[in-house]
Amino acid sequence: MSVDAPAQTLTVALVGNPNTGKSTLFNGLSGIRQKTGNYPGVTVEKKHGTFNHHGQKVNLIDLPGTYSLAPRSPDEMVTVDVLLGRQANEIKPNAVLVIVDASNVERNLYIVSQVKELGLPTIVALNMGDIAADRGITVDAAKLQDRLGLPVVVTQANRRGGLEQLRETIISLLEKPATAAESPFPAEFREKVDQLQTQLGKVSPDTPRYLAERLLLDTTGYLEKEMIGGGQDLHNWIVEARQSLAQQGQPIPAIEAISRYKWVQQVLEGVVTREANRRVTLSDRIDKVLTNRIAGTVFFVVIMTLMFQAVFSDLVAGNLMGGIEWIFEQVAGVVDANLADGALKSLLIDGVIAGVGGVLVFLPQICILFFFIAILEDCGYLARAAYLMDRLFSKIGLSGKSFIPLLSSFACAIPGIMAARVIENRRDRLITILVAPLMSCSARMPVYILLTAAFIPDESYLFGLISLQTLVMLSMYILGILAAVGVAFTLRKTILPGETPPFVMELPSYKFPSISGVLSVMVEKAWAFVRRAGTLIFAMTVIVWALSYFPRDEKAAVAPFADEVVQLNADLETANTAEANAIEERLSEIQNEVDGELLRHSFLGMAGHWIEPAVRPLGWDWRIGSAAIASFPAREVIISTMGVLYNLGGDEDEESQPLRETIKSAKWADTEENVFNIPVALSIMVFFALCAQCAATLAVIKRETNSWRWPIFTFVYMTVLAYVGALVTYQVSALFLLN
Ligand SMILES: Nc1nc2c(ncn2[C@@H]2O[C@H](COP(=O)(O)OP(=O)(O)OP(=O)(O)O)[C@@H](O)[C@H]2O)c(=O)[nH]1
Ligand SMILES: [Mg+2]
Repeated sequence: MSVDAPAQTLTVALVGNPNTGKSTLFNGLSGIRQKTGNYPGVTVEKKHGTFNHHGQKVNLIDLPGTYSLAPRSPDEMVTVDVLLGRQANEIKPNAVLVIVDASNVERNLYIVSQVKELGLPTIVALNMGDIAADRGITVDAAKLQDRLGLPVVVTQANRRGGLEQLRETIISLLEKPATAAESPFPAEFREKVDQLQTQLGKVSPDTPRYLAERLLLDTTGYLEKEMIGGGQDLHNWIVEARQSLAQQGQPIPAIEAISRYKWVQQVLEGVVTREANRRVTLSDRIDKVLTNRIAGTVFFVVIMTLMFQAVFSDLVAGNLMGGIEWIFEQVAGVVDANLADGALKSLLIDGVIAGVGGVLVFLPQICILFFFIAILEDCGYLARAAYLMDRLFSKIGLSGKSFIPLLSSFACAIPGIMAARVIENRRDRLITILVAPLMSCSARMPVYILLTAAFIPDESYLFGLISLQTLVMLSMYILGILAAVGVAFTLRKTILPGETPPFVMELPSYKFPSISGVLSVMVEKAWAFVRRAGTLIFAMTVIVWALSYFPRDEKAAVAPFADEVVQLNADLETANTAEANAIEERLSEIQNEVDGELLRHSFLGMAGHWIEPAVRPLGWDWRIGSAAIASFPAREVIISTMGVLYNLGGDEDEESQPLRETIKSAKWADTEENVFNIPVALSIMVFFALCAQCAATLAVIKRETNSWRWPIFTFVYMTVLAYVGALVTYQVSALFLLN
């Protein structure tokens, strides 16, 4: 009896130009939620998925978009490496799905011609036919299939159209062997490629023809260095071959473009029809306004203001936040009533609830922020904003290409820094990475909101349209942007000089954001926030609590009051109501003194007093200073730490109130004055707007730049900037607002 051979597995790579719907299609096929967005450069890392069809398992790899398989930037390199099976721990795909944007077939077929030469079974998904139709463009899919000699499936990824047929076609690849591709190159070039492949065979036997071509075409020597390592003989051979080709006519780099576009023209002959008069679409009309220098800028500012107003609104965010606070108060009440005084109770109430709870109350704001960001990403507006910003950016030595990475950094610097992979120029990319953490990320928002809500008066102007609190928040975001501009400019003029390349970015068509897409982005981000609060912030909170609870010498702390307490308790026996109240009050005062004393003698308290001179000029007491240091792993930790510290040393009866109330009443130990006022609040906000308190960001900078030098540089420059910024803010605002 024979044993069935294991079913052959298909591994299909999704390739194509940026923003053609690859990830949307990947999600539709695999049921995964890979990030999509209506602008080029959303996917910067490969992602795996699978689907099952009639019992056949198919692996999918979603790849970053690329215009060509001639790699120039790290994200394009990923695609080429995966296709050639050169990635460590990565299965070499045995089929390719090329996604083609029907509204721009000419340009999209360029990469199809390159993919064909890889010699892998290939399918073309003709996507975005709806957008093509809007523009009066029709593509004859059947004819295209004939001409290409590849299966062409019509899809509309965002509506899940054509997925079933696509699955069928993918499965059918199992039976069909790949057809050898006819080369678009002229005969003399093909001859050289053949010869080179023979030469290469000695170095690496399974070198695809494609790689031989690339080696001849790549005059920068990038591939030769990175991929082959064939020694001096091979190098000499390549140089000679190039020279002999160049003598026959075209300069080497042009050979490819000319040959491929000739091929594309032939393929498309009679396949694409256009309406005689190019239709002015709604997108075009909207763009007239939104990319206008003045109207567009006004619109941008209005959108941003609206977004922050919404984040800050009492109606939605405020009420939801109140609800969450109420829940934590109830939980604290239950714990308080049911546990005996001691370390465990303190850990739960002063540590976990005050700390983690203090961070979690910002969940509604996080949801609203990401709701807006998801809409902006999906409708296509971001690409317009990048276009607008290009003019501004070119003045400081960055191109519009830096805009999307920087904009993503408003949500979180980590994906922002990764998005910088789409920038080809090494120095541009580095500058973008170094200033990305200055964009106010969502981890700063809780800090801003807490301090704004507690200390900035709730006033509004322009008939209630703009509130002072929103303005203060907005100015923190603007501060980050201005700092980034200054730093980028300085880096350009000093350690990273260079020319800014001109910026070319396609403007995607506007589309109505998909509700389910927007909601799922929101849920995903909300969940990430909750998870972070439950893990990293929780762990930091427990550590901070332990450091500020131990060592605990209650006897020593109580000693100065011991006699008085005995006396007061004795008096209480015989006191009338009024006297009893006074005694109770005095007892609770003593309790606060003792708590304060215990905190001051805790590990953190002792360390805090040691650093107090350094933070005093910023208007901070040692508790704020300790909280700022403890928040090195993540900015939100300042909130949980302040929650712990001000709760541990705070008034007993105020324990279950929201943090913003607790800090309002916090007092300096020596003068009994309030610790917090507007200048202190502003100086903390400015510090957190500019500081590098995020270990994960620094780790990503290390990974992306492959060196410790840049994360260290980032940390140092941002910390200096933050300190100086906070110092100036406090001193100047104290001059105007205090006394
Ligand atoms: N109108 C229309 N929109 C589509 C279609 N397919 C995808 N989209 C939208 O096009 C945008 C881009 O989709 P993505 O899947 O992120 O594109 P991508 O090719 O992965 O882009 P990169 O990762 O940047 O290369 C998203 O807003 C999708 O919702 C389609 O057939 N018609
Ligand atoms: Mg993608």
